[in-house]
Amino acid sequence: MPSKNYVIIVAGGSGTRMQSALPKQFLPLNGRPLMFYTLEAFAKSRANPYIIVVMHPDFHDHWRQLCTTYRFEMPHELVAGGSTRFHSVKNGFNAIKNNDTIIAVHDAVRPLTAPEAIDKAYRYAETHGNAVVAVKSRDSVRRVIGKKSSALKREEIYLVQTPQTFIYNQLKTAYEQPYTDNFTDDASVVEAAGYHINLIEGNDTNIKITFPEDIAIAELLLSRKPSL
Ligand SMILES: Nc1ccn([C@@H]2O[C@H](COP(=O)(O)OP(=O)(O)OP(=O)(O)O)[C@@H](O)[C@H]2O)c(=O)n1
Ligand SMILES: C[C@](O)(CO)[C@H](O)COP(=O)(O)O
Repeated sequence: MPSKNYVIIVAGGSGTRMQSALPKQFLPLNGRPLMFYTLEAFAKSRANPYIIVVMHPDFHDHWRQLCTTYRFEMPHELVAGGSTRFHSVKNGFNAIKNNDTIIAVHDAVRPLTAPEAIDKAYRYAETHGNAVVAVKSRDSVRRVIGKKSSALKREEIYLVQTPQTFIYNQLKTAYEQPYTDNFTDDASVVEAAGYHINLIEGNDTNIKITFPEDIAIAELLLSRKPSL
């Protein structure tokens, strides 16, 4: 695949819900820092993108030290994180100087993404402008407004993951918009800029490490690889 593929791996969060002293992206999974698995998934993909890692400057030295200690030599560019995920993605995007590119945005804390899913996202975005990985809800879904809850049609509900992959111009236009609290992911930013969002089927095992119990779940899933 062409070297016009990029990935912005956002690792600028503080992990408040994890309640650990060290932000969750640096915590070990089966003895190795969680983020190593995330970068490796992209390096193993046929898309083989140029990797940009976005991280708060206070942690750059810590990250470099981890790479040295574990002899982690995967090439990547380190960029300063921002105050929200939106601002971190924007900083990562501003590091890209080539506009003939396809750019995946991915949470550093999704270490279990299958390389095949990554390739599918780049391929689909190249022909359709964007591709956002999502999974069907496995449970019945209800909407709660005030004290009233009502059933939603489950087949209309998708849970959105990353990677979220876009051609350069879509991300550029989208991230020129002023920030609002409604921007929870890249799809919401790109949609607000007027683009149609394409969902592609993902995998339930592509979990985001958010709460303490997610570490044990991810370790179990990792031990079952490559059957993910
Ligand atoms: N200012 C920020 C905030 C979040 N992120 C990244 O965006 C992803 C979103 O996952 P999330 O679970 O929301 O991460 P945190 O913001 O760290 O977690 P929390 O909301 O619990 O504080 C993570 O990889 C996180 O590092 C980022 O790059 N810059
Ligand atoms: C981008 C994301 O991972 C898609 O599921 C998610 O929106 C991040 O949300 P969070 O509230 O920052 O965990």
